Amino acid sequence: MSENPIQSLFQTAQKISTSIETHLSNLLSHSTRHSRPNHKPFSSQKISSYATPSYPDTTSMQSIDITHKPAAPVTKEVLGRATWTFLHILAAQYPDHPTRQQKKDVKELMAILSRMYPCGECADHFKEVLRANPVETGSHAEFSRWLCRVHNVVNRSLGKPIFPCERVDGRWGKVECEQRACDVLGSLPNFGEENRQ
Ligand SMILES: Cc1cc2nc3c(=O)[nH]c(=O)nc-3n(C[C@H](O)[C@H](O)[C@H](O)COP(=O)(O)OP(=O)(O)OC[C@H]3O[C@@H](n4cnc5c(N)ncnc54)[C@H](O)[C@@H]3O)c2cc1C
Repeated sequence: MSENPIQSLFQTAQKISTSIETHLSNLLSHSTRHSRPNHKPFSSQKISSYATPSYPDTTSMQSIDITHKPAAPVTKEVLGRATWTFLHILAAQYPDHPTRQQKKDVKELMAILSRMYPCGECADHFKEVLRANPVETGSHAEFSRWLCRVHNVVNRSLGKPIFPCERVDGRWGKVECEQRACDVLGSLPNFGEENRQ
């Protein structure tokens, strides 16, 4: 299986977004029936946006019109924090004994990031960082330490503090999920044995 990891990510995000939209739509039509007779359909409602850098509280839930105006631009900082969060959590869940496919996926993901990261100067810088620090995918410990080191390379170039990489497992945990539903595919016992190096 050599599915593009970014493509899978987008597909998952799309499913989640559709599901949220359905739930919100149900919720809104429910509240229309019970409390707000003049309530407009979901498509013309104002709802809060996760893309807003200041993360408005729930009291401003009705303040942003998503139907008529483009969303506010996202800053490099917000994008960077979100991306590092995604990458460090991915590393936290990266298996101790990854399959060949998982190693390949992680390398491809980093290469794709260095080409498609939606901040041109950051992507160019990250290409150089990757050239000087080839991705280390041998195990959870190897990959999470590597990621910490390259994050520190970016930190250094921006004049930010250096993070102590021996504490990376304490800073970034796995996603909280019941019944191992968030395990990285292939990390379950006996799954992907044939791919193992
Ligand atoms: C691939 C990539 C390249 C980037 N390149 C640029 C660039 O060229 N120019 C630019 O202006 N911005 C760039 N950014 C954004 C930049 O790195 C920061 O994300 C942004 O400036 C916000 O910084 P921050 O201080 O909130 O913390 P971030 O650097 O976003 O870190 C988020 C959190 O991660 C933790 N952390 C910090 N360092 C480490 C580490 N080494 N290991 C583990 N955890 C750590 C800290 O708790 C921190 O609060 C890039 C981001 C990414 C993902």
